[in-house]
Amino acid sequence: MPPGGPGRTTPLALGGVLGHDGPHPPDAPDATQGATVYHEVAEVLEIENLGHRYNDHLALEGVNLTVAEGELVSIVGPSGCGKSTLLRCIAGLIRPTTGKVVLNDTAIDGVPDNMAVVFQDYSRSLFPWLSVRDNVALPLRRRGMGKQERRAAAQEALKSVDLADAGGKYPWQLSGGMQQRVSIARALAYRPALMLMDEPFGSVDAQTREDLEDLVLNVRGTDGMTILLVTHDIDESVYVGDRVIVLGRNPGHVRADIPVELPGPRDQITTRAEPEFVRLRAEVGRLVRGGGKTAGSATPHEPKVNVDTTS
Ligand SMILES: Nc1ncnc2c1ncn2[C@@H]1O[C@H](COP(=O)(O)OP(=O)(O)OP(=O)(O)O)[C@@H](O)[C@H]1O
Repeated sequence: MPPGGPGRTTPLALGGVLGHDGPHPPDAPDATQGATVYHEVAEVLEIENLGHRYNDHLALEGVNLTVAEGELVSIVGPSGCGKSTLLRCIAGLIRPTTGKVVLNDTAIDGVPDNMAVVFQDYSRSLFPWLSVRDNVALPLRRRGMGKQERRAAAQEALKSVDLADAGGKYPWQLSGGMQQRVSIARALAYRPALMLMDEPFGSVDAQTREDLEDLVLNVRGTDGMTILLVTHDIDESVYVGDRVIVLGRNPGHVRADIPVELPGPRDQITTRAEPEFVRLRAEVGRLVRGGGKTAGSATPHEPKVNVDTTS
């Protein structure tokens, strides 16, 4: 069954799906034994036949997508293909015109309680009049946690993003990259079923961007977080993703669902130099620019790429 298909089973050969960077299923057989072994995984997010129309403009049509527990799925696509619209539908900020979004077996209707969103614009998502610790702790009120418990959870999350000493500061006293780490800590502390990240590293410099990519990979590895990350950056989509979803446009739809098999732990220098990374980056780049898949590139040793050739 193809990755991304409804009710799918996931080939353990996908490594990264529940593999080196994320939690591993306890009964995972040895993938080196030869045959691909299929394993049932829990779907956290199921998007079924989703479409969205803005007045006379059809922005999305027939989007089907699933995200399994512990997966980090990247979404890329050309400008205007509907990435933000899809994210807003998943976050419950807009109601899709057709289809539905199911989170942990419940169709969402409005902003779900068990989801956290990290936006690109950290300066607008943090409250300047609250300390860093209080920013992180604030959403935990919705969890019904007491003050001490909220404070402890916030401190723990700040520690995991390497900001253990910054709790008493205010957001405006921190660099942009640090502020975005506070936003990530806030999402981590909340322990959502799904973390949505909308161009989370789009407003920081290149070095900080790489640091934040590694931070997300690390916290995902330790916390087993399920993450859906929208990015414009093709390299980034491959570097952080267990799968890359490429959207096509007019109207927005899923063009390809590409498993990423890279040896771990991932590293900015060695991973990006891997032949497989270079191949995947080229593949995703071609698809984003509207080209098809290179004939014959899916050998038995390469991950299967599910491409909608009609787009
Ligand atoms: N509120 C709106 N009203 C009407 N049309 C809209 C609205 N929001 C988005 N659109 C249109 O829907 C399509 C998808 O927009 P969307 O912002 O989701 O794409 P995107 O992939 O996130 O784009 P970008 O990468 O440039 O941010 C575009 O053609 C856009 O012009």
